[in-house]
Amino acid sequence: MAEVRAGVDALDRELLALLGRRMRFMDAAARIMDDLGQVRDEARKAEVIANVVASAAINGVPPNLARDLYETLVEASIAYELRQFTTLARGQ
Ligand SMILES: C=C(O[C@@H]1C=C(C(=O)O)C=C[C@H]1O)C(=O)O
Repeated sequence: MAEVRAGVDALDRELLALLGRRMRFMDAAARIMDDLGQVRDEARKAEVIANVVASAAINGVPPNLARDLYETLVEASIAYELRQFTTLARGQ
């Protein structure tokens, strides 16, 4: 069991490294956007979620898990991007 858990912990570190890379794209998006109203894009959100649901099936991940995770992730990313945009707009 210890070996399995060590594998899970190592994999979680990799996932977090990838998640950090994803967040850097949110930083880039916040820099590129011209106004706050552009941050939330529901059509793009739907596309991202459809993409991961399709990938989930190929990778042995329950599609509902992928959907729920990405619903949370994209909403958190939008909130993060809004904060970053506001900070940049204030010149900080
Ligand atoms: C990064 C973007 O901004 C938001 C963040 C998204 C994401 O986390 O994938 C998707 C839609 C956007 O509302 C984008 O528009 O692509």
